[in-house]
Amino acid sequence: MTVEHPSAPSESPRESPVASSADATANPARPTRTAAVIPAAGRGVRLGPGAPKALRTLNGTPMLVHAVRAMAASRYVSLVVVVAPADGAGEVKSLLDEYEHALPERTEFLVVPGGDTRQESVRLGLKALPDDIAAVLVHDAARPLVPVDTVDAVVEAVRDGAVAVVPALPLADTVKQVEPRPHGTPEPVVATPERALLRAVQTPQGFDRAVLAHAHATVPAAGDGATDCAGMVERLGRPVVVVPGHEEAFKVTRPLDLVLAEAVLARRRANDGF
Ligand SMILES: Nc1ccn([C@@H]2O[C@H](COP(=O)(O)OP(=O)(O)OP(=O)(O)O)[C@@H](O)[C@H]2O)c(=O)n1
Ligand SMILES: C[C@](O)(CO)[C@H](O)COP(=O)(O)O
Repeated sequence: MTVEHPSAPSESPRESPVASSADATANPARPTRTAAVIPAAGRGVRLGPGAPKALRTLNGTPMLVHAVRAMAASRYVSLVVVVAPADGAGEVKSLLDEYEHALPERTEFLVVPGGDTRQESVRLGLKALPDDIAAVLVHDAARPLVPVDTVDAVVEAVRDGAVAVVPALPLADTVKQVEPRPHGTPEPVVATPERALLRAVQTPQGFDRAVLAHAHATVPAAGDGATDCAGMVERLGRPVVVVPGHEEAFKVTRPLDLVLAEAVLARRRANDGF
């Protein structure tokens, strides 16, 4: 069952993400739970005309439902906050109620309206978190197929003391830094960064809640804009670590990605009846 606004935290059967039972005994007021914030308020311009991207279907199920299920599948996650298009929170809430049967029973869900940018949407999602949340995952609705092992690996790195964790993969392509020119005009190459030192970053990104909240309170929403939450934490001078990502955690951005996502689901169905 979803609610549109934060409620008093319910007792969670999920595993405590940060504090040990000894800590909890010493200080029962200490936050312990892990929440996932899913920014899902984007339009999906690069995907082309149609419904907002998070509501487009993969194998008949909205991408957002796949993403929510991926977060709720983690034994560490006891609350999922979905950040819906500003004018679509009611529709998203109804959608999650409709797919309740497909989501783990014991996960709590909230739906809040989003903003004009991903950064603003994440900030609004963070604002909705109850006090007992110690660790936060931020996960793109546009990465609906991330495997649960990747989600768990991110949470575990946060449990082990990292304040910011990103899943990432080495690059297959060589990358060039260019001097940008209008589309269609050849762009001069400025440098070729050493590929072995580069990683392509995915989500969910995991954070100590206080550190992420500080980043969102400090880094300006406009201007040179961070393209991910970890980049905002880096700007605070706090360390960010990388854990292995997964090729199925790719972002659905352009039409070809929909084809790939459907193919991944077909392979999962063939392999294990997912
Ligand atoms: N104002 C926004 C913009 C983006 N997002 C979310 O941030 C994630 C990553 O963004 P992206 O893939 O760029 O999605 P869109 O902004 O929808 O894509 P596009 O840039 O093609 O319009 C997506 O889950 C998207 O819904 C959001 O919550 N609020
Ligand atoms: C957060 C992210 O998915 C990490 O790769 C990415 O930066 C989002 O970028 P977008 O342009 O908002 O899709």
